[in-house]
This record gives sequence, C-alpha cells and structure tokens, in this order.
Amino acid sequence: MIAILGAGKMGEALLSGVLRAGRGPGELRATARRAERAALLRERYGVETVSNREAATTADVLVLAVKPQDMAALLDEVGSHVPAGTLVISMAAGITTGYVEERLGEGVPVVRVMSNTPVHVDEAMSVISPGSHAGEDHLKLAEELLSPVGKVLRIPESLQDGATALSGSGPAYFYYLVEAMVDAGILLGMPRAAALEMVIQSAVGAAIMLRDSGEHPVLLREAVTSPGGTTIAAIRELERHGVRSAVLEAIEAARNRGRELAAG
Ligand SMILES: NC(=O)C1=CN([C@@H]2O[C@H](COP(=O)(O)OP(=O)(O)OC[C@H]3O[C@@H](n4cnc5c(N)ncnc54)[C@H](O)[C@@H]3O)[C@@H](O)[C@H]2O)C=CC1
Ligand SMILES: O=C(O)[C@@H]1CCC=N1
Repeated sequence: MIAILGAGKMGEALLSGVLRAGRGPGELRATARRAERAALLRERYGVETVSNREAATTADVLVLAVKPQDMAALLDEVGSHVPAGTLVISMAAGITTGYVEERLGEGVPVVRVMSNTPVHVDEAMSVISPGSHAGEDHLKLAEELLSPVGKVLRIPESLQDGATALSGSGPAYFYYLVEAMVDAGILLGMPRAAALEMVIQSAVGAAIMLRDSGEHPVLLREAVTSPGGTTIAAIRELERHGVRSAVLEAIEAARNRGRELAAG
C-alpha cells in the first residue's frame, strides 16, 4: 500500500497519476491536515484518508509530500512509527535524505525525489537519489511509482538542489516567459486571447521539436534566425539586457535557496 502524507498540490497530482497508471484506490491512502481537504480527496479519488500515524504504520511506501517547513513536525509525529521495511520517499525541496533518516528508526530506506507540476499531464521530470539505506530495489520501486507520470532520472544527492532549481522550478520559468511574451503581444496591439494562443502554440511546437527532433537547441534556434532578419534583432536585445546571465544567476539563486530550506 502506498500512502501519501500531506496530499496537497504535488501529493494530489501524484495520487491521481498513480491511479491513472492503473492502481486501484484500495492500494492508496492519503493524509491531509484539514478535514475538508480529506473529504475532497475521498470524493474525488475514492481513496481512504487516514491519520499520519496510521499511514506510517501500515504503508509499504510512504510518500512525504508536505512543504519543507512542515517536514520536521511531520517526522516528529510519525518517525518512530515507521517499520524498518517501509520505503520512505521524500518529495520536499531542500530536505536531505540524512535529515529524514535521522528522524526515522535505524535502517529505514529513504529515496529523495524532486518532481515538477507536469505530473498533472504525465510529463513530469522526476529526479531521484538514494539515501544511505536505500538500494537498487528501492530505487526501482520509486521509478515504478514515478515513471507513469513522466521521466525519471537518477542523480547523486549532491545535485538535488541544482535539480530542484532547474527542473523542479523549471516550469515556472517557462510560464514566466510566456507571460512576458503575451505582454509583448499586447504592446504590439494584439488582442490578449490571440497573443496567448500564438505564444502557447509556439511554446508547444518548440517543446515538441526539442524533445523529438534530436537536434541541439542551438541548431533549432539558428534555423529560426535568418541573416539580417527579425529573430536576430530580438536576440540582440536579449543579449544586450543580459538575459542569459540573468537565467544563470536566477537558477543559482534557486539552488542556494534549496540549500537553506532544510534549516527551516
Ligand atoms: N509545487 C511545486 O511545483 C513543487 C513542489 N515540490 C515539493 O513538494 C512538496 C509539496 O509542495 P506543494 O504540493 O506545492 O505544497 P502544498 O502546500 O500544496 O501541499 C502540502 C500539503 O501538506 C499538508 N500538510 C502539512 N503538514 C501536514 C501534516 N503534518 N499532516 C498532513 N498534512 C500536512 C498541507 O495542508 C498541504 O495540503 C514541497 O515539499 C515542495 O518542496 C516539489 C516539486 C515541485
Ligand atoms: O518553489 C519551491 O520551493 C518548490 C520546489 C520546486 C518547485 N516548487
């Protein structure tokens, strides 16, 4: 049985993905802080909602999906009740496997995951790392749970905060760019709906070409950039305003913030 502790945005998305992948609601449990939230999860997915303690003592796989700031309290509540054979999967930004392990009984295996919101459409990027008691079987189990909702990649835990900054937060950067491009359309006198449609379809087309063409992004951009044409006029402005450097610094800042989160 898989229990999701703190089924908020990410926990619910994973829950619905696991159900879409063919598991029955009887194989899942969820916990929530508020009674209305628990009722909504029961109604929407047909899963049983239980207390954190009950989930911790009965699950084979325990998914911790609370905010990093709530992790200490959750682990204080359930840590000593998790049997040694349970796989604990932590989805929180910044929280290390060591942090989770030291709040559980000796030898409980922990896998750290950084996923992202496209889990809603089975296009997540999930990056996993084993803690000190997790072996190949535990990683395989985590992969089995996450692969129906997107891609899964194994990385060393030292790169997890970087992955959080790059792919965990990644969708937000693309949405931000879309927002800015739609504003540019408004500036040029486009109706908002038309601007939004043009930008979203360009984003979808570009994303599918990036994924499916096998071409490097530089070559794809060069193919759009005609000599003396319109695209290079735009690229010159992006370079003049230091957008590439801003992206590097922004993602580094996100990585650094991830490092701070476990400290509370
Ligand atoms: N939102 C995102 O794009 C991503 C979030 N994450 C990580 O996923 C985790 C969850 O994030 P969201 O789903 O966005 O947050 P959220 O706030 O939507 O969900 C967390 C849920 O946990 C519940 N909760 C807190 N303490 C609890 C407790 N002791 N018992 C039961 N329920 C409890 C809250 O009421 C809330 O519903 C975070 O650790 C975050 O770092 C990871 C990747 C992407
Ligand atoms: O902003 C955050 O802290 C979370 C982690 C990755 C995406 N959202």
